[in-house]
Amino acid sequence: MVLAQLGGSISRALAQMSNATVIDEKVLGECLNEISRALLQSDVQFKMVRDMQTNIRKIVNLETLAAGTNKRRIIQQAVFTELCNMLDPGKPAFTPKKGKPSVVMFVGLQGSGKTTTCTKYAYYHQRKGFKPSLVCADTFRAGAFDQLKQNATKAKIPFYGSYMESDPVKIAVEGLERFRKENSDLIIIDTSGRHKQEAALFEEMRQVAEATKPDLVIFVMDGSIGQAAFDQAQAFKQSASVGAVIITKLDGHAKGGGALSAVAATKSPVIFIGTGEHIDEFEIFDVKPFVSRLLGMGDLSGLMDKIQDVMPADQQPELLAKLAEGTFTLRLLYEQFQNLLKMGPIGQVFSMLPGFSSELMPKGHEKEGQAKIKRYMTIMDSMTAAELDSTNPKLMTESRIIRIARGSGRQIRDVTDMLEEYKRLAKMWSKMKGLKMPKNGKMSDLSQNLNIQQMTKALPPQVLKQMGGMGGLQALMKQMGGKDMSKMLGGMGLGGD
Ligand SMILES: Nc1nc2c(ncn2[C@@H]2O[C@H](COP(=O)(O)OP(=O)(O)OP(=O)(O)O)[C@@H](O)[C@H]2O)c(=O)[nH]1
Repeated sequence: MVLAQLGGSISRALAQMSNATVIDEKVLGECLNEISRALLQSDVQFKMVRDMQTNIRKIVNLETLAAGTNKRRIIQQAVFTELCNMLDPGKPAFTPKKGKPSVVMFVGLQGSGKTTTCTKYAYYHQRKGFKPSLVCADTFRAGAFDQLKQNATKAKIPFYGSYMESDPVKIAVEGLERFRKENSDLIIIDTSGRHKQEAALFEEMRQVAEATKPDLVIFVMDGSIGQAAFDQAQAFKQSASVGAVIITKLDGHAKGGGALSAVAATKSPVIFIGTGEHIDEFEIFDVKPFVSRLLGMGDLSGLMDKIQDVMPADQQPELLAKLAEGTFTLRLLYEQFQNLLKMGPIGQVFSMLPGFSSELMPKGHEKEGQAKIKRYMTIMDSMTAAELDSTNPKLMTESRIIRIARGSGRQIRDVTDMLEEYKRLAKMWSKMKGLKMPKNGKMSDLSQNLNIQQMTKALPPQVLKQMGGMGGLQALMKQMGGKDMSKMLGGMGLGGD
């Protein structure tokens, strides 16, 4: 996604500034101009970019900063804060609660990805334990009901619609009644789109909203529409009480700056982004982790969410117990690899690791990384249980290595490469020995028990350096909230490529 380029440009501008021996007005000015250029090229509205420049100038007053203060850090922090402010309208969106009936209505132009996004949203909540349902009140586009029906059937989500009825309000009301009776706690209404903003669309939207009284209206916007984003979002906001935004197609050539503009125009937060056509190519959108990721600082909370998603809760205490003992076996590595492959595209996972931006893991390399993991797993498939569970490095004799290579149809070098990689990770994990277990054994609660020294020791040196050393790590943790220390833990084991 082109957003990675924006992040890359901003990070480069900050890095260039850091290289300067003295940070004076000229250096700061050049850095801010570079950042502004990158934002404008990413379709962020001109006024927003100008405001951001002004705000940073207000925060970073070089003359009044005492000698010895870390100007670079202050500027970096100001850029981070300003980018967050641009994306944060200051009030959270309505969030549905399990077991409490909510109605969510989707609006957007035709082709924005509205119908697809309705199903993604339903599916996301279904996996969190909700009982969602879908109502197709899009009577304008022939085929819309079929599309929703197909998607909903695949995801096993109840749906309602009609081939005959042409009144969207009637369908919406009937759907609502049906699913209320069926105790659905999240009724999602898909409304019609039009090719462009026009009065008929807005009137229809208003009528459906009046009849269904949604708790939340979500505006779906195609992330690739560029500078038009602000006006489009504003037009929708004026006609419906938009409470949240979802930006789609951020996997393609979208520059993504439209997301920033949509927030400004609707004064509503972006809650999810669509990153592909598939039902699970849908990510929760949190401002701070997103900006961190944009700037190559990692998104540890997203990573942990993914780990939590793929790792069964009952396996977490077991993994932690083994780590606390300092035993990182090949079997444990195998299980980690399995989880990693379940997490989806490797590039996405990498961009969540501190020090890695998705730019550092270009598309071509994703395949390589994934293939390497699969290769390692094939090799491990040819190992005996004793080999997988051993912590004795001497066990892997030459004859065993030759046998494993033959059994897996790989070269001896491949096997030794894999063992080297394992040793590197085992060494890293061994530094976590003595970790105090959270009482409930859950990874997400491990955080309180980790200390910064343990973390610094365990992080690969180059990653720590990119994060700005111990100070950077501390700042990052503070920013992300203490609870995210555990996410770092998950990330480290997976970052070993
Ligand atoms: N690459 C990519 N494609 C997407 C994404 N979201 C939706 N699409 C695709 O965009 C196209 C339009 O999506 P729809 O869901 O049919 O659009 P819509 O806004 O509901 O259109 P109407 O029902 O006509 O208003 C489809 O081909 C989707 O597969 C996304 O996040 N990434």
